[in-house]
Amino acid sequence: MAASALVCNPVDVESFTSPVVKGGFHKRTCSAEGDIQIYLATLGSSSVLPMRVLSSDTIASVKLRIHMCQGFFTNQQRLVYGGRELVRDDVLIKDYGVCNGEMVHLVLRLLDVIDVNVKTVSGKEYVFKVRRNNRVRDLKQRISEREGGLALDNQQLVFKGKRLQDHERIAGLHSEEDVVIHLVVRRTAKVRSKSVGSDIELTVTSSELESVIDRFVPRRASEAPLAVASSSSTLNSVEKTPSLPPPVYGVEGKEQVMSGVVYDHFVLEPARDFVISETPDSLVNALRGARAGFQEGRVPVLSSEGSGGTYFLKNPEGKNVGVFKPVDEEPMAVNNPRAGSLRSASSEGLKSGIRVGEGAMREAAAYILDHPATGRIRDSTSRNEEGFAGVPPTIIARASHKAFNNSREGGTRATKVGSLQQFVESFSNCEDMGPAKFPVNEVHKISVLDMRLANTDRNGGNILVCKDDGGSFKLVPIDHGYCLPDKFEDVTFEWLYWPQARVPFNHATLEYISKLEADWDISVLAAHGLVLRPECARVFRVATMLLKKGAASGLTPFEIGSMMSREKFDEKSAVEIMMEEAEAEFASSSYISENAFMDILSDIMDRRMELADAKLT
Ligand SMILES: Nc1ncnc2c1ncn2[C@@H]1O[C@H](COP(=O)(O)OP(=O)(O)OP(=O)(O)O)[C@@H](O)[C@H]1O
Repeated sequence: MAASALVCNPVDVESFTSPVVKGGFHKRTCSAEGDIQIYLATLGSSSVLPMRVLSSDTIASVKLRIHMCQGFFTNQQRLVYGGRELVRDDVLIKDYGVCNGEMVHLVLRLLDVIDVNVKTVSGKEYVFKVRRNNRVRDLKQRISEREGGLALDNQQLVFKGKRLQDHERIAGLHSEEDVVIHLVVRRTAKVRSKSVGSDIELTVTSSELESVIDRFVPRRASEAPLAVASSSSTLNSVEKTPSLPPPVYGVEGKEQVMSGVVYDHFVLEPARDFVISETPDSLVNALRGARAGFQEGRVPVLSSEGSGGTYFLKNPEGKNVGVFKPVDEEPMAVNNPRAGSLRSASSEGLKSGIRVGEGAMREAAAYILDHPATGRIRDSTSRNEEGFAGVPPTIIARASHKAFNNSREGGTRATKVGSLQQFVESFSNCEDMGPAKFPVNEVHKISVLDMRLANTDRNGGNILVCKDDGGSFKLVPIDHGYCLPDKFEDVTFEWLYWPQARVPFNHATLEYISKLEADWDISVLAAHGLVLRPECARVFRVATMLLKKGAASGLTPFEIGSMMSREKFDEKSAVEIMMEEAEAEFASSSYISENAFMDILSDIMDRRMELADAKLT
């Protein structure tokens, strides 16, 4: 496409009379051929950009144009029209009903990248773009590339007078201002030992060790005994060594006077319906840590990524332990903290089939439904067992803190309800890595979860990448606020086109799938106070049925997932067609129960599976 087709002149929002955006874009058709003039409103900015696109442009090519014009990478962009996200990149913008003169909102998923300035003693300065969850060692690697292969062990990085350890995360530097790190190059040090009486004295000879850390290290540290030359002990002694207050759990925090400091009022506790005896110890400890962090004045930090209010809760040492997502700060909800955020014209949120404010309960539901590999429901004795897909432990919690967004209440601090999830240390996510190295089972476990829950938001950014004890990649699924929808329309799976999805399930996975029972799961959710709307319960039953029948027929995750997800925006998926058929048959029958509907659908699905089988053989 020609870049010249693009016009990007910011115009003042006041002088621009925007046509009213009407909902229900999928019902509208646009006959426009050739150019379409749209207006792009970026959340968080007061300007509106007129932009000319072609009727033959797909959502992907529109995003590319925005990238060329605005510099935002395509995977950072979410386009919203008529209150709904334009989820399918391969669909033409005109097929979404976007016509001349319409307003399209651009929601940016800000990548978690910050600028880090590195200054060397000799006066050189570098600026590196670094992801917040990168470690100091990663930064050293980047420096090494710029500094002609300078060995990592010869680099000493110092921030605000403190030596940084290799395992520390860049995110931990928490600087309001620019992050400026000083690089000290340590030439190869020689270690010599000498017998002194019955002891051995070690000495380190370093030709150069000069820098801002001199105040912790004797100037010209050469020939200094190791106990002195190793400045880390000195540094530790000036660092804050907080002691954990005795655990307070499930009790409302009052104004506290600790060490003479008055701390603000806060609340952090599990919501009433949650059974603490069934909550894994790791999450109970995270909750305790976060409470202690609140007491020590650690402020929840709003994630720089994502479109909703996602807060990282910290323990007294400043380490992330929990992730809190308040219901009233979800995308399109009243207190969404992202500047200029959208409001929903209907009750629906960014994805079809999910209402605004339903995200938190879905986050908790995904954890509850992620039964351990045994297939058993977690109880007080098995509460510490990890789920088959490894959804991080999640509960519904109540919390109040001045750091949360209460602008709708004029700043009055409200006690919010939201999901509280255990924070997971990771080194990347699937958006930043190709899938080639992911073990098949890791991909399959996520495919099983997504298909059961008819997930409408499985993009690569919502799968964290960690390493297990043996060093293999481990995938951790997060962000389940858009699962369990009331229709299949927006179901999409990032993993569908990964090679692992075309490998048949192994025996253990087949056994796990065979034990799944949607009705039982629905009652387990209800026992936790999470009651699905009847339409959502139906979609969940249908999704579980399709997964079970597909797996039993030997279909791969790709084959089953393809039946659940639309290939083209305006063409219904196989499961939607089967549901329509069943609904028609049900309506003309004398049956009234949901079970009867499911029986009708089961027969239709069996016929479909037989057809698929016949095609395969
Ligand atoms: N349990 C967790 N452990 C570690 N990091 C997490 C966890 N949950 C969320 N995050 C981080 O917080 C960021 C924002 O979270 P999340 O994607 O769930 O928010 P969101 O507003 O729902 O996002 P989106 O706009 O993608 O739907 C994620 O990109 C991830 O880096």
